[in-house]
Formats: sequence, C-alpha cells, structure tokens
Amino acid sequence: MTIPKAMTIAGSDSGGGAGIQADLKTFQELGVFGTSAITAITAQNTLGVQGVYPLPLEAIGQQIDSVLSDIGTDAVKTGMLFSANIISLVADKLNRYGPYPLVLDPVMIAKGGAALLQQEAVEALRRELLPIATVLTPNVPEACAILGSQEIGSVEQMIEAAKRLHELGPRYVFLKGGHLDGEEAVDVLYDGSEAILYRSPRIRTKHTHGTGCTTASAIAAGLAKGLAVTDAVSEAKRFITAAIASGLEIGKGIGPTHHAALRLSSAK
Ligand SMILES: Nc1ncnc2c1ncn2[C@@H]1O[C@H](COP(=O)(O)OP(=O)(O)O)[C@@H](O)[C@H]1O
Ligand SMILES: Cc1ncc(COP(=O)(O)OP(=O)(O)O)c(N)n1
Repeated sequence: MTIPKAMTIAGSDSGGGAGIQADLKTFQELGVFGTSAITAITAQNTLGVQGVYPLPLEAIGQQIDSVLSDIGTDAVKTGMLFSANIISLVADKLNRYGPYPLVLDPVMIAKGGAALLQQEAVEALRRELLPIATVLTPNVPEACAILGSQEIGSVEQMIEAAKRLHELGPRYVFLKGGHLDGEEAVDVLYDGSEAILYRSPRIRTKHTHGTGCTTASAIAAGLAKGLAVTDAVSEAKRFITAAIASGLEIGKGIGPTHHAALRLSSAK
C-alpha cells in the first residue's frame, strides 16, 4: 500500500497542542504519513513556554538527511526554526533534495508571548525561505514583522499586506485573520493576481493553542495528496474550524484544538 507523505521541520511542544505534535496529529487525521525533523525542544504547556532548547545544527541536518534520502516526501511544512543558522540549514537541505511543495509557517511568537524565532532571523527567513515557499502562512503579527510593520486591522488591509508579501517570492500567501475582531474569522489567499477569502464563524473560545501549526500542516497534507492549493486551503479551513469548535479543556490555561474533531463529526 502506498500513502502520501508529508514532513514537518519544526519545534517540539511538550504540551502536545502545537509544533511537531500538532503537525503529526494533523497529518494522521488527514490520511498522510508524517515524518519530522525537530529543530528545537520547548518545555511548554497550556500556561506558556517555560524553556526553549534549540538542537545542534548537526542533529537537525541529520534528521532531514535520514528522512529525505530514504523515505522522501510529497510536501514539507516548516514551523519554529528559531535562528538564522537553522533557517540557512533548512533552506540548503530543501534546495538540495527538493523542490517540494513547501508550506512555510513563519512561527515567531507563541500566544503567551515567548519568542520562537530570534529577531535577527527574520531577514534570513525573508531572503532564504520565502522565495522557495509554495504557501506562506503568516498570522497578522507575523505579516507585520515580515513587512517591517504595516497596520493590518481589516480584511482590505489584509489583502494589501498579502500582495506585499507575495512580492517577496512565495507562490501563494495565506494570511490568517484569527487575530482580528469580528463575527467571522476571515483568511486571505493571494496568488499574485486574485485574492480569495476563506470565511468561518468566529468561535468564542479561549482554547486556540496550536491553531497556526494545525492550519499549516493541514494545507501541507492537502498538497501531499496532490490537491490544488485552493482546495488544500479549503480542506484546512474546514479542519481547523472543527478543531477549534471542539477545543479541549486540558490544563489550566489556553487548551489545544481537537485534531480528531472533523473525523469524529463525519463519523456520526
Ligand atoms: N476563534 C476562532 N474562530 C474560528 N476560527 C479561528 C479562530 N481563531 C483562529 N481561527 C482560524 O484559525 C486559523 C489560524 O489562524 P490564526 O489564529 O490567525 O493563526 P495563529 O495560530 O498562527 O496565530 C485561521 O484559519 C483562522 O481564521
Ligand atoms: C514548538 C512550537 N511551535 C509553534 C508554536 C506556535 O504555535 P501556533 O500554532 O502559532 O499556536 P500558539 O502557540 O500561538 O497557540 C508553539 N507554541 N510551539
């Protein structure tokens, strides 16, 4: 039996709601075989990030070599990359083994405020990874950081920002609107000519830990299955909306989304 394969290159979240753990759960739920290269270990729970431990470059490079030289992959998703050196290493490996459909989630700051990307690494991200990304998936604060500050407070401003981000090289920009207010959670997909809006009712819950990682890995799963980007994004939006609607009251803080929610609701 064959199965589509997706690889995540990201940080570990000991609390299980974001990072590598969210990515692998999402791949599994969406029928894709998941592999991983861990860039950093975080000691993390629903209350925040208590510690960040980047792995040696050699360990990160070896994990990527082990996976891509043998198993291969149909798509790659990157998450927490932490430093300019890790970004350069990942870009180098993807250029050497790829090209692959690449979903680049420019993880910078966890919801609790912990830095998951060093400030000086933003330029390396812009220069080395944006040009090879199939889909760039920033949230609003990440879009502002990549663009070097621009006010994004409305869907119109999201579209303008997506256009500017597209000029930096990714084939598609998927700018997520979870951080804006309003009755709907509206995301923008821009391909260089057309902006498509993806809308869902805004769910009133505090349990949203890992929404960005889960959305990006759901898009990567779709690309691994050979879906067009627009269809992969539609499937990811359905997946994350169901996962947020069933957010889990685990721990004392911001709980994770429920990765099995869409499957369990379809089984009824
Ligand atoms: N409260 C919510 N209700 C419904 N959808 C949401 C909510 N919060 C976020 N989303 C959706 O979750 C996805 C991730 O968005 P966002 O929260 O902006 O990313 P991040 O986790 O990277 O900050 C997007 O599709 C967004 O529209
Ligand atoms: C190890 C690790 N990677 C990424 C994140 C950020 O995840 P995200 O999906 O943006 O969710 P929040 O942390 O913002 O809830 C993380 N926390 N840890």
